[in-house]
Amino acid sequence: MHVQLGEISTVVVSSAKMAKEILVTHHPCFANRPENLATRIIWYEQEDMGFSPYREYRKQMRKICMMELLSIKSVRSFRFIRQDEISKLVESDSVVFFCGRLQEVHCQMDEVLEDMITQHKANHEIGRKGNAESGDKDLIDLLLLQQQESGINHQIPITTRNIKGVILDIFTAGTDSSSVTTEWALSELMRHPEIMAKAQEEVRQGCKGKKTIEEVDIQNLKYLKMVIQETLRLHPPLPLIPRSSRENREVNGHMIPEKSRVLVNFWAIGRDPEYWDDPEKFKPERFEHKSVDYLGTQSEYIPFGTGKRMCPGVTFGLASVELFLAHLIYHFDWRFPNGMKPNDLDMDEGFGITAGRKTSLCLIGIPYHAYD
Ligand code: HEM
Repeated sequence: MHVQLGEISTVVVSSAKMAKEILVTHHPCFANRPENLATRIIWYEQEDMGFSPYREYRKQMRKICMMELLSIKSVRSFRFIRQDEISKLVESDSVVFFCGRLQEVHCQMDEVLEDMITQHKANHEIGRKGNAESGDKDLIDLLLLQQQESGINHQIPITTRNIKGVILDIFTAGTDSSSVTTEWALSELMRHPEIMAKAQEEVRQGCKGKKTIEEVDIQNLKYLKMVIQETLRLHPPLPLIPRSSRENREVNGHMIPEKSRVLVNFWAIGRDPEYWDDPEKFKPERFEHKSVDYLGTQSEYIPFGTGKRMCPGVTFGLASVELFLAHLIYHFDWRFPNGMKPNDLDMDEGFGITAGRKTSLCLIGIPYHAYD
């Protein structure tokens, strides 16, 4: 589908076959991200990783992120932080909100990032002067280390703006997508009490007697994983995968001009009756005999995108959602307030970078002491 949005030629791709053409066959022609005011102001003139144009700097930064920050080994090494944060969450109420004008938001975030970097540099200095270094390295330590090695290991120097951009990528792309997915999964479980009962039974039996669920316990929770797979099919947090064309390109007989905005509509692909039986129904069992590798090899299932620009945070994202959801249904029985029924729950998406719920999910959590 072609839509002319003012001066911007926009192509929306809503079939698995065409998605493969755009994201794989004709990569790298469609490897750029669309530019706009928000990406320029907030993401340091796109000097980050997620929005930077497809050129040498981006390849280098992605390689560093994949090897040093988001590799299976790094994701595992941060498991204590995840568990600690989730334990704090199940013990407290928390509300997070974000608003405001672009420049104002940018300045506030920049100040926070600058403070974090200065603090880390000061800690390195103390470490160098002979005092003991405290604990393991976190994401900022790893990025600063890569910066020090610029010129030795990397062709393109890594600037402090690049580091800030990448931290911002990880905060924004990494936190919202995971929390949105967890919220949709809990919403679907509330709409389907029989599925909630099955998932809860699996978690409570599998982790019986434990005060805290650990990531190793998650490996055996097959049904929970299917619930998440089905949630990502029906409610991908990034329903429109944004790309932009770097040159004129003919794809399946259609000429797509240079600098067109190309949106791969995974929301529609995930509901395409050509691939999905009873597509609108939330049915985790459909994944019982369908192997999912999340690498985009089946173009009808690409919640993390595919090709060279696919999400580098798959392992991190899944680890967070699995642990978070498992804790929520292990430690609490959930009820609707005010006599609400499962079918009364509004399942519309709201407007935003990620497609979260239009209305907040308000539930009553009744603590369940599975470990007494
Ligand atoms: C449920 C969780 C998540 C989902 C569903 C998700 C989905 C996606 C999708 C669809 C894309 C676009 C891919 C493409 O253009 O082909 C993307 C890009 C990206 N994601 Fe994720 N993501 C998740 C979690 C994370 C996490 C935890 C991180 C980092 C810690 C992360 C970092 C990024 C970055 C940096 C990009 C841009 C990559 C690039 O342009 O090279 N994501 N994600």
